[in-house]
Amino acid sequence: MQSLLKLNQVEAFIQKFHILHDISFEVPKGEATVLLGRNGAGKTTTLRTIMGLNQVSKGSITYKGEDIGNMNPYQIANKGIGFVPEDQGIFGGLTIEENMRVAMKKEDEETTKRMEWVLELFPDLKKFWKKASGQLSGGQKQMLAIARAYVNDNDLLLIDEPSKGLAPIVVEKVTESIQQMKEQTTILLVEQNFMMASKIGDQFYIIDDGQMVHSGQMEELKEDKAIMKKYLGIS
Ligand SMILES: Nc1ncnc2c1ncn2[C@@H]1O[C@H](COP(=O)(O)OP(=O)(O)OP(=O)(O)O)[C@@H](O)[C@H]1O
Repeated sequence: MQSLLKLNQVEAFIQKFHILHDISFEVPKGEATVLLGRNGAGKTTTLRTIMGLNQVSKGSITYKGEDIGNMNPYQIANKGIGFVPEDQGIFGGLTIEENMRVAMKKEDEETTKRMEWVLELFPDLKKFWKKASGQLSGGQKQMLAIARAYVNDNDLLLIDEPSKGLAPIVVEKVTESIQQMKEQTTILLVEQNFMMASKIGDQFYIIDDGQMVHSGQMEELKEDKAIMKKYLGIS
């Protein structure tokens, strides 16, 4: 399987703190890859480093064979990588419609089709189209954040902990939607909710204390109780 994104021995600092140590992994095209690990392991930092929000101090990040390490975030976004940050990053004072229009890089036929598809996937967004986004439920905000990243012609979506703060029933709904989205695009998901991670992921990588400690096919991880307990605290 062809890799869309490849990290090779990436090191990154936040201020003087050395956060990522020798991180290497690949995201195959057309699949969903999940980054797992405890709180503070370095998952968000990995996504932010891919997006150019943290500097790569050593190693390389290649997207479609091109070195994107240390490009500016807007250049990386323009290469076709969409980012759904942990705090969603939507504009609470704008309506759903306005949030979507602000995010759109084009208003061509293809973008319109993608918009129609994503509104079918998240009917609540259509229903509350003119509502201020700050008044939406947590689940609806998350749906808006994902829809915004999807509406552009991105080949890769980085999604940071979409289950965070959501009720279990809403997590199930968002999981089903991301499963459908997976048919259309490649996904790199950071997720601590194992139900969501295991339903969406084809392969996984576990980060612990800024280092890659384990990887494999998601189907294998479900059977590996020792690894789940050691790195994810799941017994
Ligand atoms: N701005 C910052 N200044 C200093 N240290 C930071 C900063 N942001 C993150 N860190 C540290 O970097 C490490 C990795 O954090 P990161 O947010 O990447 O972890 P994570 O795996 O995404 O955790 P979580 O699941 O809790 O979001 C942590 O030890 C964290 O305290």
